[in-house]
Amino acid sequence: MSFGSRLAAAVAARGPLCAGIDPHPGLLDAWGLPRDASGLERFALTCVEALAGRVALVKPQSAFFEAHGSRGVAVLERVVAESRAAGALVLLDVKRGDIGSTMAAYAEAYLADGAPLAADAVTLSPYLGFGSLDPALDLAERTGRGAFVLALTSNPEGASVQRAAAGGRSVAQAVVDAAAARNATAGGPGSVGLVIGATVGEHGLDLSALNGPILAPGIGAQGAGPAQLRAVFGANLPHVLPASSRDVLRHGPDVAALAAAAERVNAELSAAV
Ligand SMILES: O=c1ccn([C@@H]2O[C@H](COP(=O)(O)O)[C@@H](O)[C@H]2O)c(=O)[nH]1
Repeated sequence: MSFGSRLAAAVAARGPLCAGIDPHPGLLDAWGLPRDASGLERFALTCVEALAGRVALVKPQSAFFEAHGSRGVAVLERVVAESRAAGALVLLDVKRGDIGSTMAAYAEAYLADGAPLAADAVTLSPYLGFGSLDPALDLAERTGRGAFVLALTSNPEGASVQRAAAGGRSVAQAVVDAAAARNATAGGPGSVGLVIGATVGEHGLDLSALNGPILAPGIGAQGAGPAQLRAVFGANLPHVLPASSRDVLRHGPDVAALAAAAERVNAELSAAV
């Protein structure tokens, strides 16, 4: 079954929230955990226990694991495996993008059957050219996995590149169009998604041909909520996966409180999309 179809079924069953697992040093402090690999492990596995049996999609942020070296990456491997075992799809937020031959190695790392860090989907950066992502998009298609490609990111700095004009359309629209072309032959929900921040305001993007999911980070800590989702995505709301990390995670370390926060946010966002 394709990632697009698996994702649609998961969202129908569990709601649209994509719960971020971002072990920020400040959150480790707030949870009373040491800023080391043992604190990271306690934090991340608590998140898995509270979230992975409840939400459709969890999104571990690789940077916070990599910061702890090989022990952090080992924790990330457990987070991926245990989240999947608990029924969540895993979107590994690695934002990879490189020349095609190196991209093939990244694809093997995250999208090949049996790879230690194989997730259901990854985030990719198209700023070496959308075509440079082909090795990852091809392997994802062959293995029933997916990708979310950065189009219009939630940070204010992204606009200077992503809203720039590129041959009669914006750079972001060119990314949208390339993703739509990839999904055109999917025969169901496409597996090539986009990242468009819930914070971006007026964007002018034509998303009508996308036939794929849209990850919308920026909920909570970056200031966006249901009103911004409605304003930014309009008719495309049914395809939107609002993503929130810190705003949910601040309710830990109590598993029940963390789970309740995720359920509350998920219910609010379900009503919005
Ligand atoms: O445009 C983007 C793409 C990715 N992110 C990532 O999402 C989370 C956001 O965390 P919050 O605590 O909910 O702000 C984080 O991992 C980012 O790297 C994004 O924010 N914007």
